[in-house]
Amino acid sequence: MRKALTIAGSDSGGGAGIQADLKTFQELEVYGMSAITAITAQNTLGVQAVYPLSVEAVVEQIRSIADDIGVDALKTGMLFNADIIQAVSEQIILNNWKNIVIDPVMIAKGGASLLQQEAVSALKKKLIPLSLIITPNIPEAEVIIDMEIKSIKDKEEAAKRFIELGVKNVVIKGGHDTDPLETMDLFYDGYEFAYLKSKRINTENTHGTGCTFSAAITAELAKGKKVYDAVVTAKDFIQAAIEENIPLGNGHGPTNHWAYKKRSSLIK
Ligand SMILES: Nc1ncnc2c1ncn2[C@@H]1O[C@H](COP(=O)(O)OP(=O)(O)O)[C@@H](O)[C@H]1O
Ligand SMILES: Cc1ncc(COP(=O)(O)O)c(N)n1
Repeated sequence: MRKALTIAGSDSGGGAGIQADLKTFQELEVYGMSAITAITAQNTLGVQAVYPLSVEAVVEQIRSIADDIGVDALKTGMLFNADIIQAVSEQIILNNWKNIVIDPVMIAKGGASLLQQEAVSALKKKLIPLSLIITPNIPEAEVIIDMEIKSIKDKEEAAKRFIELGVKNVVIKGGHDTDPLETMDLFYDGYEFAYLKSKRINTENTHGTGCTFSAAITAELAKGKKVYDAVVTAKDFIQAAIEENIPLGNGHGPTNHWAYKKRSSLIK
């Protein structure tokens, strides 16, 4: 059994964070484990409260998993502060883990901050150089790389600058693109660009899309897929999950984690 770990925040509403990650791992048939960094009181309307855990609590969860079960791939989501980023980076080095996916979560769709501003520098210096792939959305890429992204050329330039920070691959996601008909995720491995395009789905129910996408990449890496192939599967997974999104609550509802597997079983 292949094993995937998520180091992220808990979303009580179940659409993003740890909950989205574990649902995605399950659907892609890897064994899911978690180390929680913060508990959020959250629903489809937004984040009502954030309770970060101590560095010790985060490290102990990771240690328990490392000492007994092991990890084939891991992702990080909401890390909240520089101390947690530092501790997670140390655990990655200590355990010699290589399949590291960074979703640099900063701001929830409702506007709540999920990463303290001063932690961006720790992310750049400590964690990004250890990772196999990073999956920023456009606003996150703009903050980390410190440039405006308005065009495909800008996305390509930002992707190059990510590689200069020491990460091996990058996907700059297209959910925040202005094109009303299409989303384009730009993949770059330091050598070649790949443009992953899909039909833009006209919906408000996109809570947890970034979490789900990066969790799907992590699951596929845990199963031994190559990075680019893992990203292609993740793009199909998130497209299906948004197309069959679940209109729950009164705000941004969640995506549908069953959709991808349901479709594959129909195709067989
Ligand atoms: N309306 C949409 N239609 C189709 N795909 C989307 C839509 N919104 C986001 N996606 C896809 O979902 C994934 C997450 O993207 P994005 O929304 O940019 O991330 P985040 O949740 O981190 O802001 C990407 O693969 C993106 O292309
Ligand atoms: C605990 C937690 N982690 C991450 C997100 C970001 O969600 P999204 O994937 O929609 O950007 C969130 N809203 N809550």
